[in-house]
Amino acid sequence: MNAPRVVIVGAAGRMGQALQTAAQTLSLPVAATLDAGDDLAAGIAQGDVVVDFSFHAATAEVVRLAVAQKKGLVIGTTGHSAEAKAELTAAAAAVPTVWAGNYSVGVNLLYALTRRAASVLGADYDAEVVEMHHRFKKDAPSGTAARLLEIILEERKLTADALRHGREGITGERTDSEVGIHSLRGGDVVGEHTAMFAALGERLELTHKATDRGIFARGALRAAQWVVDQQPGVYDMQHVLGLQ
Ligand SMILES: NC(=O)C1=CN([C@@H]2O[C@H](COP(=O)(O)OP(=O)(O)OC[C@H]3O[C@@H](n4cnc5c(N)ncnc54)[C@H](OP(=O)(O)O)[C@@H]3O)[C@@H](O)[C@H]2O)C=CC1
Ligand SMILES: O=C(O)C1=N[C@H](C(=O)O)C[C@H](O)C1
Repeated sequence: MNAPRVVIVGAAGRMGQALQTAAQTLSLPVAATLDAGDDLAAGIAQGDVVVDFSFHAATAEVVRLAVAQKKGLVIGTTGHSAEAKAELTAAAAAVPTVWAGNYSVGVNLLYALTRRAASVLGADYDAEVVEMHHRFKKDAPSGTAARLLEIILEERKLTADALRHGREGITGERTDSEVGIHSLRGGDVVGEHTAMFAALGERLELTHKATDRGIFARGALRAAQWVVDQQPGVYDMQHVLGLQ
């Protein structure tokens, strides 16, 4: 296929702007730029693949329209509940879809390193995740942190009941069947994530720092170019990068 025509939803936002710049750099045609109040159906009809970086509450309608019009989908929004994410994933599977909480190559390697660390280090090493983002971010914990936590829980054979979202008051001593998550917000931080494994005598920290949203935008557009050649189903960035 020639370069796919991209429809950007959330185009006026921070990521929407970064996507438009990246599309220009990559010579990818942008067929429509859409925001709240625009005619999404008409805009989506103009393109081959829809790239959604709008707002978690908007994604259901974007998925509905992409499926109705048989368009490829790249979903970047975060902040969905587990139930909403399951419903959206089932619906999006009708068309070729990539859905990732983070489109940077570095974070996708961080996922693999975190899985390995959680597996090798075992329950003697207390696992905590710390993330920091700009003051404008609307959801917490970040989608990236949520994925890091899923990986640690999977490797430790724990359920979501093990998660401790911050700590306050007389919490008692830490047990080895809990995993902490701490969300910092401030200034213009693009996105920072640390998976920490602390034992008696040593601590391993795996940290990723994004300094430019272009890294997410270029990854999402790479996913857009990849997804238009795939069978219907929901993929993640590991598939796009050939890591799975
Ligand atoms: N997966 C990844 O790699 C990354 C994911 N993200 C995620 O992307 C999303 C956007 O982030 P960011 O760009 O910083 O946010 P912004 O708030 O800067 O941008 C969101 C844009 O979406 C628009 N919007 C809101 N509701 C709708 C709607 N119903 N239909 C169409 N457009 C709508 C907003 O318009 P208005 O302002 O008028 O409401 C705004 O222009 C977040 O969920 C964020 O977590 C961010 C970075 C990387
Ligand atoms: O909202 C953001 O800015 C970001 N959101 C994503 C997330 O929630 O993980 C990815 C990145 O860290 C920036």
